Amino acid sequence: MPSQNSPLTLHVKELSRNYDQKIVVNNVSFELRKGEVLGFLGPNGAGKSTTMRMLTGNLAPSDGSIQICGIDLLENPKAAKAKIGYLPEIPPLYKELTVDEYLRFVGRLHQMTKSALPTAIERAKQRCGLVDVGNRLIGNLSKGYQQRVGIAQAIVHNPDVVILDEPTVGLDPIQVREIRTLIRELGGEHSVIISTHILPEVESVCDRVQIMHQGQLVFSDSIEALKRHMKGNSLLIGLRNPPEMTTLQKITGVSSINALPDGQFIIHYEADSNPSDLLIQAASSGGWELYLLNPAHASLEDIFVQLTTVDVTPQSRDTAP
Ligand SMILES: Nc1ncnc2c1ncn2[C@@H]1O[C@H](COP(=O)(O)OP(=O)(O)OP(=O)(O)O)[C@@H](O)[C@H]1O
Repeated sequence: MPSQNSPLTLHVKELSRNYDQKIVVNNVSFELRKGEVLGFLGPNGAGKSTTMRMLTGNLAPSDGSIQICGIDLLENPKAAKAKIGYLPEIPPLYKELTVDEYLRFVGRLHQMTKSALPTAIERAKQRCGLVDVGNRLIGNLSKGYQQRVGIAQAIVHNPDVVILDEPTVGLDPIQVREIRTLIRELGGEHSVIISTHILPEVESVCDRVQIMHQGQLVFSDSIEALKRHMKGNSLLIGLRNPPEMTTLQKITGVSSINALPDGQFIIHYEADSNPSDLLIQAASSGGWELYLLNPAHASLEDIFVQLTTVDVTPQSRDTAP
């Protein structure tokens, strides 16, 4: 797990995207540090692919800014894009080329010099377990190996940030395990964002998770924080008239808080210091109008469903894909 002192590789600030009148990504801000693997979750149509396409410079934002290793993607797209590797949902493979030919082609697209290419290709193949199939036609490889080629093309130019959109979809369980191990290894050197629907994948691969719903980020925290939810050292509370987060944080026993829509909060607490009684007292004396207080004994799936079934928009709108 990278520390807070690891360099920042991605800084996304107040990013939004509209299609006609419809806001599909709404004021999203987050950061990524070197070595970190970030899982990007959300139901269909939440806005994950749209966000990823903006991060990779394939779609212009309606608002907001994106900095890759301190370079502004909108002001200096060429330099910023050189620091990103992208595996889209449908890998852009040329099946009639061999693995080596294809990686050479992709390297040239990334403006790599002829002299730098052989070492870079060898390195990408080594990292992705492709050393023995360099001369094979991509079309003749198994789906798992084709996915490795997809990842190799995303890292051949040694980018700082690697973005993988649903990298294990359609693979068999053994291939899934291999690709997850590979992603974990990539995280040591690069920063990685993976978009996925598969909740156990997030647990096994990611350091941090972000959940998107109706274009907004509704959860952003470490896997440890997620696991705390699952262990149950957490309370779900609802307040009609909530105070500042700092006031909640001062209550004895509270270790951290996630704010949810509708005045709801997940309150994490240290083992053996359940702050329920203190919360009830504080809510009563502070006029916070407590309407919900439940232990959060949730599975990852429960948490996901809880966060992505509330309407987070001021007025309901069509989010059908
Ligand atoms: N080119 C477009 N024109 C209009 N609406 C679009 C366009 N592309 C995406 N959308 C809409 O934007 C919303 C977000 O889509 P997006 O593909 O980003 O979601 P997602 O979270 O990646 O979903 P999935 O998991 O199904 O890939 C959806 O409601 C979709 O219909």
